[in-house]
Amino acid sequence: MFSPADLSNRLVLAIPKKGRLYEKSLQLLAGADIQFYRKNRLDIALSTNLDVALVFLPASDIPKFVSDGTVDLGITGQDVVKEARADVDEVLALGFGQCDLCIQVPEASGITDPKHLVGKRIVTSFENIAGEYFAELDKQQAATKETTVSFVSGSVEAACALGLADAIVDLVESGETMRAAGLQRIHTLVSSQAVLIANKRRLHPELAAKITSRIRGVILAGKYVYCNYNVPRSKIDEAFKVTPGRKAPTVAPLENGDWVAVSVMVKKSEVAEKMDRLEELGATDILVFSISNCRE
Ligand SMILES: Nc1ncnc2c1ncn2[C@@H]1O[C@H](COP(=O)(O)OP(=O)(O)OP(=O)(O)O)[C@@H](O)[C@H]1O
Ligand SMILES: O=P(O)(O)OC[C@H]1O[C@H](OP(=O)(O)OP(=O)(O)O)[C@H](O)[C@@H]1O
Ligand SMILES: [Mg+2]
Repeated sequence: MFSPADLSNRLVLAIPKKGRLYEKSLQLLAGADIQFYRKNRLDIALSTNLDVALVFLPASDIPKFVSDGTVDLGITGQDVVKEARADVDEVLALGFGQCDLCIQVPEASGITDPKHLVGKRIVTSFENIAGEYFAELDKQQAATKETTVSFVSGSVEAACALGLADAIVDLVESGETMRAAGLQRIHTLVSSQAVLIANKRRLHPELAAKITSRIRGVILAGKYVYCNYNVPRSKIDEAFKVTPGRKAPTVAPLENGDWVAVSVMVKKSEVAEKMDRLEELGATDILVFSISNCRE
């Protein structure tokens, strides 16, 4: 059991307790060396190496707790930050949990434009975002009958089949859930990814900055690999065009005169193509290493 006194001098960091963001959030904590011991069934854990308390919460509750200061920092989705209308700082986009909040209709409905939904029934977990959008559409279309937006907390895709809705507003990533339910998207309301959010009146500014910087390093490291190769000195300019690096490549002379060794960061997504081009140029001993952490 913890009491507020146990947390009073610690920065409180909220992590999604389950769902799509959970595993990646734990990986970020590990990469940032925020160590903790979490007792079975407990949603609060104290870090064993930093003055941080971790609190495991539903992703959709995190924006509210960060905005009211119960929690100092949190990892959650931009979609739920917007839905909660939370007044928080979005400190860092985290590059996972990408999904779109979309209006979806039954494939057989023939509906292709949100305007066709004016006066009809919408079901969603995102009442505020959907409500605002359809209220505006009703106004634009001078609707005689208001579009209704009703809340369900999950399994939103079942609402049309159950006869509860003419359309839904829900998240789409691969589209598998949508297609399985015989739905198609006709409009995207929000594009989202996971973000690190912070309370605006930060109580632990230095520690918050340190954690942010560590997490930024982990994310950056995940996007890049470290590449080493040998190339004839005469080909350096061409090689630099292929691998310009984040600032500039590091070059060291080889003992045998006309060759140099180049070390450089390369985007993971581009590395195979860059290796092909370096090989064509006459580079040899092209080695690629993963980066476990880095700072800009
Ligand atoms: N299919 C998805 N792909 C990527 N990110 C997603 C997906 N679904 C949801 N998210 C992101 O994860 C956040 C949390 O949603 P998620 O559904 O994982 O939580 P939950 O509903 O609390 O958990 P569960 O669905 O296990 O009950 C969403 O606000 C969104 O930002
Ligand atoms: O486009 P896809 O890759 O199929 O992903 C989209 C689905 O993922 C989320 O559901 P989740 O699995 O979290 O279940 P839930 O509906 O119970 O929240 C979201 O609510 C969609 O239903
Ligand atoms: Mg879910």
